Amino acid sequence: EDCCSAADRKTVLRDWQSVWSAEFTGRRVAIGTAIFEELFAIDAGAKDVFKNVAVDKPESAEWAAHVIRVINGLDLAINLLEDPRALKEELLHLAKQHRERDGVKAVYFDEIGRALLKVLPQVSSNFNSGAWSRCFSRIADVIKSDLP
Ligand code: HEM
Repeated sequence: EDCCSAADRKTVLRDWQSVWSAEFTGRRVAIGTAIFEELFAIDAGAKDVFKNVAVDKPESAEWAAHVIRVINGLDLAINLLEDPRALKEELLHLAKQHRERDGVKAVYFDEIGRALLKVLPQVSSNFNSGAWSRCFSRIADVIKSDLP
């Protein structure tokens, strides 16, 4: 009866999740880094706003942590697409966070939209660019609405 007790199951589940979340995190950093590299290729000026998060040290844990925050923010928004009220709350929160940062311009969101469209089809099979673009616009339009 001692085998695979409730406590064991809890531990196993936790360990199992950590295996995959570690894997997932690596993928998030890699894909997120590629998206930012693409953004900076489109508009090198966008780099300036990320000085506080070690944009000039793309191998650093600090830059990786920033990339993860952005990808997680996007992930949350995408997962809220079916819940418009909660989505609006999340997007207003993101809008405020970006308004508070000096130098962030609305056009950067159009540019990261182009970067996403370049990278995501390379890492996802049968990526539907039309559907993506329409939903990304719905997300980005709110975040950038009060930006210069
Ligand atoms: C849909 C795309 C984007 C999402 C979901 C997103 C999300 C986020 C999130 C969640 C944070 C962390 C906020 C915090 O903890 O304070 C953040 C920070 C930031 N974002 Fe974005 N972001 C996006 C696009 C952009 C773009 C295009 C720019 C400008 C080129 C930008 C500029 C910044 C800056 C400057 C920070 C603060 C970095 C720091 O901590 O110093 N973001 N973003």
